[in-house]
Amino acid sequence: MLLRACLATSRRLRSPFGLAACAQRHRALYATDAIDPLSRVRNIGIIAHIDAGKTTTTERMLHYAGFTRKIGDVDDGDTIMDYLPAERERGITIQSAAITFGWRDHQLHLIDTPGHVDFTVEVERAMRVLDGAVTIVDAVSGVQAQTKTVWTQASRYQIPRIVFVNKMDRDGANWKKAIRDIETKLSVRPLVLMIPEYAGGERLEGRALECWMDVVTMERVVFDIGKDNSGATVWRERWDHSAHAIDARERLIEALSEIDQRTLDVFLSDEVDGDPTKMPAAEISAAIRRVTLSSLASPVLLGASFRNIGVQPLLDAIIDYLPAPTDRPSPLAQSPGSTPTQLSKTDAKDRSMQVYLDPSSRLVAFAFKVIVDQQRGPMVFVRVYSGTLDSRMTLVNGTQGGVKERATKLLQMYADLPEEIPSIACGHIGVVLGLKQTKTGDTLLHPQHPSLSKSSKSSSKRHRMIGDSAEPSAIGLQLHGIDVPPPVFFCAVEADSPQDVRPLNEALANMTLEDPSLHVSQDDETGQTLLSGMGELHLEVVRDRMLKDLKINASFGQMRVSYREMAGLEASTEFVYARDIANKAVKAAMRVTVSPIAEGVDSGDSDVEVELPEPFGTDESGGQREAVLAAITDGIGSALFRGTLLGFPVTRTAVRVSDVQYFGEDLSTTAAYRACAGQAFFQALKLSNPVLLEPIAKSTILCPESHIGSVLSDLNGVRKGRVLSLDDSDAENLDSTNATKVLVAEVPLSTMVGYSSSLRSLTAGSATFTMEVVGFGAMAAQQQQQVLRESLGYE
Ligand SMILES: Nc1nc2c(ncn2[C@@H]2O[C@H](COP(=O)(O)OP(=O)(O)OP(=O)(O)O)[C@@H](O)[C@H]2O)c(=O)[nH]1
Repeated sequence: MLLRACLATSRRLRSPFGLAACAQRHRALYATDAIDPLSRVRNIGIIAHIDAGKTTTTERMLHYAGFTRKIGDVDDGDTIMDYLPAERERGITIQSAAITFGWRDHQLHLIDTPGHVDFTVEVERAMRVLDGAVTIVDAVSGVQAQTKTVWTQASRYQIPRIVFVNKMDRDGANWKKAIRDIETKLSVRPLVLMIPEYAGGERLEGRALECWMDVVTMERVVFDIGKDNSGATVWRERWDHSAHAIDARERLIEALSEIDQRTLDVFLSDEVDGDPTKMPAAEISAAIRRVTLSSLASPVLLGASFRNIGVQPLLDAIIDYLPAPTDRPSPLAQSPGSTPTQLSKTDAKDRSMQVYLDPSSRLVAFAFKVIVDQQRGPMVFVRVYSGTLDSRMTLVNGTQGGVKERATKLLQMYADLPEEIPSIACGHIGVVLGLKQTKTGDTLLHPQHPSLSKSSKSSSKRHRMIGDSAEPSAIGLQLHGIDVPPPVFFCAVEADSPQDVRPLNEALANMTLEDPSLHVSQDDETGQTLLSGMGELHLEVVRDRMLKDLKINASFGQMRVSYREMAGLEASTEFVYARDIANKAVKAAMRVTVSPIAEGVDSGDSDVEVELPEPFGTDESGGQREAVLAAITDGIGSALFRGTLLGFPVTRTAVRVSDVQYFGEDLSTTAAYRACAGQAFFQALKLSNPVLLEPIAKSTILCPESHIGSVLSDLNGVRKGRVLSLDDSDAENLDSTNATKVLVAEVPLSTMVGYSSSLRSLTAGSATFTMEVVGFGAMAAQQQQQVLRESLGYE
């Protein structure tokens, strides 16, 4: 507790243990049942815009926790967390890395996430299993585009957050402006817990950088950043109540009182009598924890990680204010077939479908990441939600149709360094070896989990018809999966010789298992293998990994944007399907009508409405009729992946199925209805005069005023962009003769291929940009013809 620190008048804290001692200390601490072990666990993520300082801050945390003897440096390429060669080469985080370490008798599982929008799925899967997060904001740039995106992602999972305003040593740093930004752009109440000692408090250097005021404990905090110390020593001393520090305490109490009645009551009590210096630190600290856990406010700390300033108080705040697993609501469960976003009323009543966050109940674990290691095979990262996962335990993968898997070994990961452990306890994160079929987003259950006995009965009833789907259907309790945005860039990949085909296919299979945002498909007409992903950088990193790290001999085609297709007009077709399947005559018939859904930029792949007929025929074999409807939905669902123009997924299209004919149990199989629905849909779509939709990106460009003219004319001209806003950057600018402008524009993504090098040459390397796909929009007829001609190889 911060309060403990407050009791000592003057004290010296020194990081006490080395790497081996640190691991030993963990084991000793968690082997004992003397304290509630769950309350001493923090599952935390670090999230922010690219280059805000996530990895730099994490490396300091590891050093101060005694985990590393030397601080890893992003710029020297020797960090613990960015261990992939591509990460060290580029100086950016590409995949989220997990590490476990101790701080103040607590165990932290920390995930450092990438800041680039192309790797957004890494942030998404980390959010899915985290209990709290630290958001890093650059003190010069304030809240940037990707900070807002990851903040919104965290809000979706209702994750309590602390904000760390980093880079206070840089020219133009302005923490007061950063705090205004947090309030206005992130729409959260900031609770400022530490301020620079001197009243100005903007850019800090020398002694000013070392001395801070802890607003909660009323202590002066001094970081020893002498050459040999790396900031590992922190002094805390009683402060001499300066006016601006008292003012900051009053503002903190005021902010808390507005949301927390107890704070107001104590502040107005006889003992405190409205005097901020008399308010007990314990009361303030407890109130901060309450409002942070309810996500009504976020504590804000300041520092400069690179200069070894402010990281220990951040670690303290993680322990003091972010939730333990037991402080979080039970994760959402879904029964097979229900929508993933909500727990249906029946499920809520059904005790077998609840997750208890209880070490003594049956195991429920969630697989949030898979890494294929050449020696160890698939390494499945899991978070255990209830029960305990023991090594050599048999697990049921409910998402993959109840397939049984055996855990051969369990590991605790220290970035890329594993340590074998006997079990993963409730509330913890760890790695399971030996699982062959588990994928990202799967739920793993104890073989006797109560939800399994129930759903196996109902699933056997559903599987009565001949030729039913070979796809595994989910059984038992299912935790909410991971949302993966649709791919927007693709390129062809080809093995250099027949001997290279197998290694290429194996590498592709492993990489798609690891990365759910990477897709491999086959172009039916050319036979080419197509690789699609989230952006140019994403595919470039995949290509480099294949060629440089895995030494695959393959050639990669040009990067191109991935389009969508939609119905042009209303069109209808009646389709009869009659074939022999496995020496048995089968038959199905139906009418399928397609029509376009309103214009505008939509958000992706989900905009398809399918209207099915009411169950038909007599009630006698109602179960079979239901299965027919399920097969039709399945058939149309699969057909939606490939449009009729260029084979891109279909969106913004309404599909109506009617006049379904039933030919009796002997002829009517689900396989026939599935195939009939798919082919009828394909024919109707072809008749509808379909149109292509192209991905539209929102780009934010930060550019000095002297170059804005050329950037604007390039955007409006060859890139066919539409400027949404052009403002002065509100980041502090030292050069008033050349202020920084912020240009936001909507641009067809296809025109932005290779934009980073064009922008570099337009602005002599002085501008930066971020880009995010916001949806898909219609193209002019002439442009569509051009794309079709190019894609079909006529030009
Ligand atoms: N001046 C200054 N530079 C810093 C500070 N913290 C980080 N940096 C620098 O900022 C750059 C980016 O730091 P990273 O830690 O890689 O940032 P990141 O947020 O992890 O970046 P991505 O993971 O690629 O999104 C590096 O050159 C760091 O040395 C700081 O406190 N002050």
